[in-house]
Amino acid sequence: MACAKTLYRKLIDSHTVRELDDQGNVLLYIDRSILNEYTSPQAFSGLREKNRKAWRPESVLLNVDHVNPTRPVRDDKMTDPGGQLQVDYFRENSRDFGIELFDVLDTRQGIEHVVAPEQGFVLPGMVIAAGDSHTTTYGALGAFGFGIGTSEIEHFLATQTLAYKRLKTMRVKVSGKLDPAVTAKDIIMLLIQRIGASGATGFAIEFTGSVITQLSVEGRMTICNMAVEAGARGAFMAPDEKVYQYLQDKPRAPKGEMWELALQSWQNLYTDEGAEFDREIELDCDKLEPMVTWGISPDQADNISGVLPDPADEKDPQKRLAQEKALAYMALKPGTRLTDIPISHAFIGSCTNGRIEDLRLAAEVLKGKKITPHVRGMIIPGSTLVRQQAEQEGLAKIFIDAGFEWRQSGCSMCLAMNEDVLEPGDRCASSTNRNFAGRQGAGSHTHLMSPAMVAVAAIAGHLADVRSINGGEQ
Ligand SMILES: CC(C)[C@H](C(=O)O)[C@@H](O)C(=O)O
Ligand code: SF4
Repeated sequence: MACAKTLYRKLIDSHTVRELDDQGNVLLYIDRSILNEYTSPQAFSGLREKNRKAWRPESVLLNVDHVNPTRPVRDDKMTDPGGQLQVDYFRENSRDFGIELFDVLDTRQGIEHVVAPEQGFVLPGMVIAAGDSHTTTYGALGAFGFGIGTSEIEHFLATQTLAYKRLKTMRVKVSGKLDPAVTAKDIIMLLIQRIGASGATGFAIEFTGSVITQLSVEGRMTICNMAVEAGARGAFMAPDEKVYQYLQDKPRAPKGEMWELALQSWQNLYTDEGAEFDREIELDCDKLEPMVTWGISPDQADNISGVLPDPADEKDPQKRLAQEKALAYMALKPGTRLTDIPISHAFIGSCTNGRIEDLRLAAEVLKGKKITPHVRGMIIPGSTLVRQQAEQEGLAKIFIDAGFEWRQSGCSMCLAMNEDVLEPGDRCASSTNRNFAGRQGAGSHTHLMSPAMVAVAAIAGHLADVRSINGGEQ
């Protein structure tokens, strides 16, 4: 009898060209990739130097997202000369290697991890490797996505394969009854807080449980996307009816008979009964509140009703040091209530929370309200298509009326590689995924949270509980 397999092993084994040794190193076939202007240049230079072609150019998409401006009126010029060089070279690589490019003015452009699912470019059962750590997002569709470095991109482009070491497996079962104000972002923030920023290093996480089943596909993407902040090099969920429905009308999804065949082949994408995981975690969300980060690592997070920790109370010397460092950088005092932390900026966007459902949640909070005058609010849709849809649904008007800037798509202030940069001392409520020191600008302070929580902080002028808007108290 064949032995019970995890979904992870099914995905990896079905793409293993050859076992390289008995330590779990394999030559892995990669179905598809999406590359950005920032991490791909050296890979293409490497190919050029060796006079190599791309093996399957049609399996790759190029998409500009990291350095482009997000000014409300779009043009295709970068503000920074370095960024302009990267985009020019990207265009040249698209031409010379015959790879399709979603350039800045293309209506399909956006943040790669929003664009690829939206185009139906990622399908269940696929293995996707791309030059960005948040490639894990595609796990929400039952694909296995992981980030690779520049030399690996070159290897992939030339051969369609990668040398890969199989990961350990972790199953995270998410159960309980969610408070309506709690979102997918809060669930993944809870997991990261619980297991730590390197708690899943060396692991691929499979998320299961009733909460995951109930989440929308977009919510699942938020979870798989941010699992990388716990160190995971892969995060996924078994595909279900919701995934098939999500994909069915997407431009690049198979059609007609091919769709039927694809559906059949996806039926086997689940973990077999009795398959073993290296680690199992239960996450009960019954008492989960909206979460925010207070420090400079994504695991330095708490419920919004919490207070800042006092390092003096921390027994673990390493944690104590990390807390001291974080509080000093963040210019915060132990014991402060999280809701007493004032903000100067509010940012809604990124590949974690820049999809249409995220914007709808933010709009629900902002409808008929104004943000505090001293807060600069920016909304950066995850893709140009998301932007169009938000405009059609009337969300853009709600944002603009509330005092937010309604901008074009890109990574923007998630990592501040274009001109969307915070000044030293600025403090931002942000729907992004990384709060490292200086991430949004040297000397700036970032608090991660869900888009609805960013919206409510923008109205209040300080971190606030999204549940308080119904009760009136802020
Ligand atoms: C630029 C890129 C290498 C990086 C990543 O891989 O995640 C970026 O997208 C980020 O979010 O920090
Ligand atoms: S939006 Fe942020 S996290 Fe996502 S790819 Fe861009 S920089 Fe990285």
